[in-house]
Amino acid sequence: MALNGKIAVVTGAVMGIGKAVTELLLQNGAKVALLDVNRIAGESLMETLKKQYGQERTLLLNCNVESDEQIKAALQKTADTFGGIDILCNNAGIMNESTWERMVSINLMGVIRVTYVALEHMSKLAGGRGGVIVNTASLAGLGPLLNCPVYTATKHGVIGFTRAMADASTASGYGIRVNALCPSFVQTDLFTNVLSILRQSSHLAAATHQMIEKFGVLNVSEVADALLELVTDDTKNGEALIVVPNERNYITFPSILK
Ligand SMILES: NC(=O)c1ccc[n+]([C@@H]2O[C@H](COP(=O)([O-])OP(=O)(O)OC[C@H]3O[C@@H](n4cnc5c(N)ncnc54)[C@H](O)[C@@H]3O)[C@@H](O)[C@H]2O)c1
Ligand SMILES: CCCCC/C=C\C=C\[C@H](O)C/C=C\C/C=C\CCCC(=O)O
Repeated sequence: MALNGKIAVVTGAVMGIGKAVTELLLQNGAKVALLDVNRIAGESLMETLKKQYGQERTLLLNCNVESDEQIKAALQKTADTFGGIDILCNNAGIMNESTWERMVSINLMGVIRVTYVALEHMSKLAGGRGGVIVNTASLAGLGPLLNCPVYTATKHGVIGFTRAMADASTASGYGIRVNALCPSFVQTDLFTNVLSILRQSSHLAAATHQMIEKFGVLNVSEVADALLELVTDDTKNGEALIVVPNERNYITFPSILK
């Protein structure tokens, strides 16, 4: 898919990975609706983006992915302003095991909520043009992050949802590819905040630090580049792309029904 003139929605767009993805989509000619709950960081980012990419290519929408009402309003506003939706990046996520129900609601249910509303705009069965959805999962969607069991569960859930939606899209003719991105640790506020808590407490901290040493820490632009591959490569559907420093690999899942 060539990005020039395409219309993208990014959730959790104003910080970290979402911000890098937004900037890369804009650099490649797309228009972007930025959905986020952080109004202050959002407004400050918009000032910069409008100066750099013009007044008409970005839209900041206050949208909590826990609210169906806000999601519906945000996607309708995007479609009315730009003329449809071609790309959805489900990226909003948190890591906080002590408020784990909220984490499930944002990390997993948020992806499901936004996807179902987006289908009404994107699916060829609903009058849309088709397109592509990329869900930011994690390496913790493919293996255990030992002191974050609920975070691990949400990310495994995102990968399962991605694969089932990809197959459903092919079987039903939505015209939408659905893929998951699985980065290892990434240098963002989420990572720094969790690390500072970890340093003070958990007896599992040493094991986690070993994991961080083993995988290394990515910068956000490496992650955004990998996400762009999943958006632009029309052959990718139902894939989980692992991203670690200097390396990307598509997962081969076991096939049970053979
Ligand atoms: N940082 C990492 O090491 C890492 C690694 C793998 C995957 N991820 C995943 O990448 C995604 C982005 O993480 P990040 O590291 O950039 O985090 P971040 O905290 O830097 O940015 C997250 C953004 O999401 C927004 N957000 C949070 N809750 C929201 C909600 N309910 N509705 C809408 N927006 C909301 C925040 O305001 C923020 O702008 C998450 O899904 C995370 O799980 C992160
Ligand atoms: C307690 C967490 C430490 C700080 C991590 C902060 C954020 C990281 C978020 C990522 O989504 C998690 C990234 C990678 C998970 C790493 C390994 C899981 C798989 C291990 C395995 O298969 O052996």
